[in-house]
Amino acid sequence: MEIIILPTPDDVARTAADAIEDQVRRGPSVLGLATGSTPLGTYRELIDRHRNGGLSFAAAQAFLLDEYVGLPASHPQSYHSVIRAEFTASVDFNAGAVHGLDGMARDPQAEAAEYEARIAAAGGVDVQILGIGTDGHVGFNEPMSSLASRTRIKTLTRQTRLDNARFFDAAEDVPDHVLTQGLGTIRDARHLLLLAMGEAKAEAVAAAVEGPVGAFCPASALQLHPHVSVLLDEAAASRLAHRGYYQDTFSRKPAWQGL
Ligand SMILES: N[C@@H]1[C@@H](O)[C@H](O)[C@@H](COP(=O)(O)O)O[C@@H]1O
Repeated sequence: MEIIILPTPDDVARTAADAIEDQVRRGPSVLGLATGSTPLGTYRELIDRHRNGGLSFAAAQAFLLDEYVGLPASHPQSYHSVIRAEFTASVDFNAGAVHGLDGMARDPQAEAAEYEARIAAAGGVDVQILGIGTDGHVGFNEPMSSLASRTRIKTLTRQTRLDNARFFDAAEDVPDHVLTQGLGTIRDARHLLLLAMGEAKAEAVAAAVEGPVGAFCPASALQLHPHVSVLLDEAAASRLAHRGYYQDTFSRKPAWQGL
């Protein structure tokens, strides 16, 4: 894991955008996109580079991490709609190049299996953007998710439903169930970018990065991956015990930019 501590959330967004741009400019790429507030700055930065810097997504495909069960793709809070509104409609992905799980699928397990097959047929994910929940979830893999899990239906915890209530009219409107890529699925991506900003994420970040690997902190499963970049602002890094070590070791130049 490379732990990169940056002064501000904008620096996190720009550094994540650098990693995505680097990948996309190399040729046809498969991106893993997350929803939630955390990657919004990165998406804004990529939109800006598309409009003003010639960055094109025409040869790229994208796969979303997760989706609420029971929300049609047209619902404004479905992750299909959110990613379209926040990112993909503002750049030049080809029609059909952005894939998401169908929250209305009559057979969610079949939908999950088909999604895994679609990711595999695309050649796997090159760079996966991830946020982290306050309880250490990634995607919607809540505490005690199997570290080997594949895409499947999950029940949200009360804490996650409360955390996400801000996007809905009322807390009761947050769906109970979701479809999510599993921790095993996420770990198949070739480069993981875990982003966290703000004090509210500091405890989860410390558990994920410095705690033991265990199902109670799903993000700790990322320690088993060969190429993870953890991009943090100062506040999200504030509970790390070994900040000096990370700052000496990883400086301000991420390894993907070469030595
Ligand atoms: N399913 C999403 C995750 O993909 C996201 O990373 C996390 C953090 O959300 P936020 O970035 O809004 O803090 O929770 C949500 O529930």
